[in-house]
Amino acid sequence: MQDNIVRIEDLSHRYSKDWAVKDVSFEINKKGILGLLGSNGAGKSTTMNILCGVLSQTQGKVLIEGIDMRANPEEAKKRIGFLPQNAPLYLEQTVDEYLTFCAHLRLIDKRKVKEAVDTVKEKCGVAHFSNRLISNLSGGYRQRVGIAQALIHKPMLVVLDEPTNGLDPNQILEVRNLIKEIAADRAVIFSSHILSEIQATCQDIIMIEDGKIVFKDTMDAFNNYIEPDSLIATLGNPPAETELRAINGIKDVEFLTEKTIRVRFEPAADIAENIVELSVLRKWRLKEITLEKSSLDAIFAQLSNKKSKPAIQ
Ligand SMILES: Nc1ncnc2c1ncn2[C@@H]1O[C@H](COP(=O)(O)OP(=O)(O)OP(=O)(O)O)[C@@H](O)[C@H]1O
Repeated sequence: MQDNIVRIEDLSHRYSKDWAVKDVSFEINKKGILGLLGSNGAGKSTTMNILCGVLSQTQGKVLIEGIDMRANPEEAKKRIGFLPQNAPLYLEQTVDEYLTFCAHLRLIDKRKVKEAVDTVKEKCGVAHFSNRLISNLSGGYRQRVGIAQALIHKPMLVVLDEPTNGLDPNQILEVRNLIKEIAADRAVIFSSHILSEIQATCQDIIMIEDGKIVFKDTMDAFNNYIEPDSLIATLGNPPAETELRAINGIKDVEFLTEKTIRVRFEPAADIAENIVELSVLRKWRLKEITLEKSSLDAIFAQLSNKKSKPAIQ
């Protein structure tokens, strides 16, 4: 039995003359959450739009349960629920009217429409807003309605393009939990340009930059792969900047306050250990030291200097 629901093979897409996506291949497992991480313009939306059959690729193949999206889009699309980057909501409709409309679009049997609408409202926590106009919902609840429309026909795969974008921290947590719940019995792929979003939610990660995959593996492998390249230390009796800069492997020193410094270093260097030892020897009175995870830019730089990792198996 196949354990993946999607196979994307050598996908490339060109808008006029520039390639937005180039030779992208990956699989999506039948269960769990796959995160698609990339900075703005990396090619996330293009990949998702092609995956969902709303954009036709220049080259390559998308197979949903073995069904070719280009050759048989109706069958392939039945298996997918999609929340595009801008949720396709009709603000002048109530939640009930909108979801009922979506259920009809998905050709759900007329006798089962109410049940389908009630189920997704319950699942997405919007049942108490059934008769409210979508225009009167907060951003977080609008996003929940957007996710509800993606679930209405019980798809095996749900594709969410930047679902937490523009939400406040509480709403982000709520939407994250909802995504985890809906992934309990189906596959979910969601995109974000925020690393912590993907780290908090996904088991697997694909990182895309300039239309190319620069990393794909499990989230654990990613976290192990990314080496910290800076630390913050608080010292009761900090040395002069020149003394710190003289330590082998340190690239840069920045005083954040009188007693707190950020030290940037070469990825392989054992700087934290050195600072702890030197602090004892030279009486710097180290109070706290924390390694910082690399920024997305630093990670892209690290990854582009290393070879692309093997595919998720
Ligand atoms: N309709 C279009 N016509 C021309 N170029 C486009 C079009 N849509 C996207 N692009 C370009 O293709 C590249 C990839 O864009 P895409 O929207 O897929 O990236 P993204 O990772 O989703 O970024 P964002 O998070 O900013 O939406 C970008 O350089 C973008 O400017």
